Amino acid sequence: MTIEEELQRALSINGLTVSTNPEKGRCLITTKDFFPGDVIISQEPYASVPTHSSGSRCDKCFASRNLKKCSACQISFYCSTTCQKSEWKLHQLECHALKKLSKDRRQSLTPSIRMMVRLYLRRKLQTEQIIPVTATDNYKLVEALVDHMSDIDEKQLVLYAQMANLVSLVLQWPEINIKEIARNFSKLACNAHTICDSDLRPLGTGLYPVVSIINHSCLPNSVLVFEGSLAVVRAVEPIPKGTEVLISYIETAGSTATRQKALKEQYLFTCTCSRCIKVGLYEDIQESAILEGFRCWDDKCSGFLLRDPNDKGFICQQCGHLRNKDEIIKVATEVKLMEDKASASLSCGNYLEASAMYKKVELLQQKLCHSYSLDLMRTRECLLKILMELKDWEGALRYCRMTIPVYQRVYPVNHPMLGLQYYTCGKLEWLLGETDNAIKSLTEAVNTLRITHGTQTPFMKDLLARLEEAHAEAAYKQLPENDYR
Ligand SMILES: C[S@@+](CC[C@H](N)C(=O)[O-])C[C@H]1O[C@@H](n2cnc3c(N)ncnc32)[C@H](O)[C@@H]1O
Repeated sequence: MTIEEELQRALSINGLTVSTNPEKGRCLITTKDFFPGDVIISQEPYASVPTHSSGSRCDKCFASRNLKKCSACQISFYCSTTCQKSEWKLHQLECHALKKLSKDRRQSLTPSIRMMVRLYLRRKLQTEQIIPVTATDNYKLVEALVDHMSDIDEKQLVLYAQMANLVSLVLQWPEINIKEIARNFSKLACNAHTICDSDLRPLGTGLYPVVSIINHSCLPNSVLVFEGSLAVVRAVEPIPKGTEVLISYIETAGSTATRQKALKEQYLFTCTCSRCIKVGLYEDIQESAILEGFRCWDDKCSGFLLRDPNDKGFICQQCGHLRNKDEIIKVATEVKLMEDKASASLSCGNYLEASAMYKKVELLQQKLCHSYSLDLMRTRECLLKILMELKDWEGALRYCRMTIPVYQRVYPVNHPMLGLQYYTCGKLEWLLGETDNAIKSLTEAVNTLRITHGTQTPFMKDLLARLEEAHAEAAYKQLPENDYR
């Protein structure tokens, strides 16, 4: 049996098959019905690496606590002997190569370089039969990934060639093919996934060659989440037999133009999903103007604005008022200046100063943007995080609540972002003693997150326990002897 036939056999057990489509290439298709919350497929990475940005993490599970540095290479970290042992066969080879590097070379070991080194070491271990090869875990699946080499520009090709040389210097294998490494970098760019924790904070990058068969939609029927380094794809809506499994590769809160730009830049295709085909239709123009455009000059009007054909400014499509171009530019410039200062304070860890500045940004944006604006929503998300750091629970809750109507508008039902925002809201309400509101928010969070995250992870068990606790407290408060009024 060929490796492709073996893959089809393994997938058929899960009710899946691979087919090809002239526009998209390979597609993952269901051969049975799936229901919201069902796991469609799960896979451990062929190669993975923690991010640099959020401090040191375990090379295996990405945990950031109880870390011990490998005493030989001084580069890898592990959180437990279990993680260290499970990575040992790979790390033994990696460690041998890393130890020999000069201090300068070590500085250039970005996560992408480490990831590629690990990919080649894993291939070596499988070729030499030191670790097993299975139908869903083999280098042939990496070879089958799209690389878009003919679509990328010269500058990018040069960068990949330089990175490939660095990988070769680390591995020191005389027979290594530099062109193949460069092609593999191109594969990583459009096939690797960012590994996130349950709160969707990035932890690392992983290459999951079977999950990578799944194509993109801006209105997907499935979601990709991670349990440690395990990638889990769950259905978020009923998926009948014979349907293509689709996930989103990008942040889907954005106008069609913004989403298409992101997809073209990183994944080199033009999306024609059910949201994107509406491009140019009035409905899509209106939604884009609401999410990324300006508000009406009249405070009481909730209309959206479109560019005036005479280029004097923007005209409200509800009341007909013209908002002057120069006035818009003036407020937008003030927003930008204040935002730059706020972000500088935040990166220095000066939360008090940052919160004062972002509050000014928020007020200015209210004058400039539509109430469903994504820029305004992002400022409020930022304020929410800053105020949580400052333990200003009331302020944090106020901004959290303001984001929910925008989340409801921009994310489809069963989107993890909406569930997580309800969870944050519920936790803050619980802290502030607003038990009934906490029950409502935590229930909303459970309804969404049980579908996207399953029910068995520690994260979900914690959420379910909090909801139970909130119910118990509400019942306790209702007892006559506990009536403090
Ligand atoms: C992770 S791969 C998905 C599997 C890919 N179709 C294959 O043949 O291996 C990502 C690439 O698939 C293609 N792709 C994914 N979603 C698409 C879509 N909605 N429309 C067109 N092409 C798509 C693009 O070429 C993109 O760079």
